[in-house]
Amino acid sequence: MKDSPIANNANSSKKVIVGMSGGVDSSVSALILMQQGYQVEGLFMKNWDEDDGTEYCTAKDDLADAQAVSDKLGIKLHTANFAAEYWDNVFEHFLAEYKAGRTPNPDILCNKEIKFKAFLEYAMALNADYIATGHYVRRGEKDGEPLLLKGLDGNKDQSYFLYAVGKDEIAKTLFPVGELEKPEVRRLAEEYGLVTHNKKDSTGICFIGERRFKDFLEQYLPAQPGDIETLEGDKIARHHGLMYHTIGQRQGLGIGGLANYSDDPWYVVEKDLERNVLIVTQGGQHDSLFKTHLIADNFDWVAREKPSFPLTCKAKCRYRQADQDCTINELADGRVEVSFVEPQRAITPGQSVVFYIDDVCLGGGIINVAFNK
Ligand SMILES: Nc1ncnc2c1ncn2[C@@H]1O[C@H](COP(=O)(O)OP(=O)(O)OP(=O)(O)O)[C@@H](O)[C@H]1O
Repeated sequence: MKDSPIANNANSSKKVIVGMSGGVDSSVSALILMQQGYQVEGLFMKNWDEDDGTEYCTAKDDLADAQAVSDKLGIKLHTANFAAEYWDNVFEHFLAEYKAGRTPNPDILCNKEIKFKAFLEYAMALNADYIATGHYVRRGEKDGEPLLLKGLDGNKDQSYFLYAVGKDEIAKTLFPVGELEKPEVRRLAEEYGLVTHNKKDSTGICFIGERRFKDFLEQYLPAQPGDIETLEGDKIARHHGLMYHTIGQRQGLGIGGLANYSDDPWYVVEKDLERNVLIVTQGGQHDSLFKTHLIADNFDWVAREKPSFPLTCKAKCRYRQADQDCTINELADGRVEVSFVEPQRAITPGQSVVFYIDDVCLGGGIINVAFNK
């Protein structure tokens, strides 16, 4: 085990504040920046105030881990609380989206509003030259403009979550682990004796953590039970609330063993908000789950100006999906229509569609509706 990182002096006049989550990726990010000679400090953010005293509350343990890593590396750890900003700019929107029957992705908004806004402003006020995070993405450059590139480790690439962060923020951020494969990150953490080396990757909504999601949501949005119908309109069961279900989802319908139907599993095809009805079908590859087109709005382009349309590129409709060939066209009302070469399974309103050309993440928008034509 090595004791301390060896610094060179090339970057020694530059101060970087690393977002330290108490996880292995941000721990190793701090280590690498020290090795690269930067003046490194850490910042642990607490963005969710409610301490419900349950097993879900892991922020204290995470802070302890971030502190242990900072002590080991000999860096100062700042702490900040952006709970008010998180509530106003991320969580309220998240609830509104659920209420409207969509399935939002709060981590995308959290990156835009908290990590690359509140945290960035905080760090700049501490006279930092850069911030750094443990995201698996890279920064590129074309014609003097910063680009957001996919992380080198194809299994870990997190550009999907960062598409709404603009080029000016990207220009002020370093992403040290984006250049590495995850196993190498864990190996480095172990080599330098960082306690986070074998900590499991975080899951759950950023800053709210790993709660039983249904119970959690129920605290904020009253459930509205309704019918579950087949595509043919037969009522076959009841649901507890449309918001607990996602297009393409298999489990949790509480149906099975129905007379007149086979034992094949049921999948959510559609949420009929007007009638508060969940529409389901049997078979995870049923035709009704596949759509060739979608319309999206609320666009964020990394370059902060929209590309010229029509644009032929690749897209992901969910994290971890392989890039899909598509063409983007602008509609008269400013929204865009995306046409896919291959039909896409379970396109989900509220989720983001994110566009790429090779490794470059162009930006993306929020899916309104999916259809065939
Ligand atoms: N509570 C926090 N305080 C400061 N920075 C944070 C915090 N949570 C996340 N971050 C920053 O955002 C990055 C990505 O967060 P994410 O939740 O996706 O973690 P991750 O990929 O599991 O990384 P890690 O292993 O560092 O937790 C982290 O690497 C870290 O730089």
